[in-house]
Amino acid sequence: MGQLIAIEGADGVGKATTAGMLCETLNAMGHSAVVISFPRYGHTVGGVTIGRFLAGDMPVPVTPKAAAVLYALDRLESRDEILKARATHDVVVFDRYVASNMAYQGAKLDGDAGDLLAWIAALETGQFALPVPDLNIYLDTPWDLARALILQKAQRSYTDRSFDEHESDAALQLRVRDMYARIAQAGLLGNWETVQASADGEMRASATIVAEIIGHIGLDAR
Ligand SMILES: Nc1ncnc2c1ncn2[C@@H]1O[C@H](COP(=O)(O)OP(=O)(O)O)[C@@H](O)[C@H]1O
Ligand SMILES: Cc1cn([C@H]2C[C@H](O)[C@@H](COP(=O)(O)OP(=O)(O)O)O2)c(=O)[nH]c1=O
Repeated sequence: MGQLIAIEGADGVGKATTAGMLCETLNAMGHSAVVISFPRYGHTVGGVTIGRFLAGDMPVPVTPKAAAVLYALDRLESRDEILKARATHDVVVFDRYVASNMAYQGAKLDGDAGDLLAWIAALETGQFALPVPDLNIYLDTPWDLARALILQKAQRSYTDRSFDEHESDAALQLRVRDMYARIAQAGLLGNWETVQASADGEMRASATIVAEIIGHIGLDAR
């Protein structure tokens, strides 16, 4: 059974780029690896609905719990694919997973989010029986740098906008960072390692970031 590695972090910190290069590097080292990205915009009822509200094409869910259910639905619909990928690969790399739901919905709540974090974990890993990652990687970088990187992003499948509903909310982006730090510190949803995606106001090379992550996974070339 393969290892499950979740790449986590706020918007625009380089998760998709890092997840892709991590997968390529592991393959080159002789370990079969595959990336699964959440939300699965074009693939699931949850994913399509999420894309529409992030694009501003439909009302946003009225409460953080309601939003959490849609993201959890997307993963429930993807559960067989996750389990199959784990059975047929050495490593499954998630570009966002359950901790994204905890960090973003927790960041939308006024006051202490502890109960909501536990509720999301119980829904997804309990009721929906989604597997807990072997390792969560928190990719950290300041909001001003991430904001500039979001503007460089290629055209997205679900919106023509430069900033979606979450990305246009700078206060949310700052709270998301606090929430991730808290989740990682408490070790919610399994083991965590924090990796700095930038240094001295500039992004580190993707290859350097990936090498650090592979060190945390603990795999050598075959
Ligand atoms: N280490 C890096 N150095 C320079 N640019 C990067 C790096 N990682 C990602 N980028 C660029 O930043 C933008 C956002 O990256 P992306 O991987 O889509 O972030 P996320 O998935 O976290 O939203 C893209 O244009 C990407 O090419
Ligand atoms: C996977 C997931 C994402 N999100 C949020 C984080 C992002 O702001 C938003 C979209 O995800 P993201 O992968 O960042 O989309 P893209 O990089 O293509 O713009 O959804 C949750 O709130 N819960 C989740 O479970």
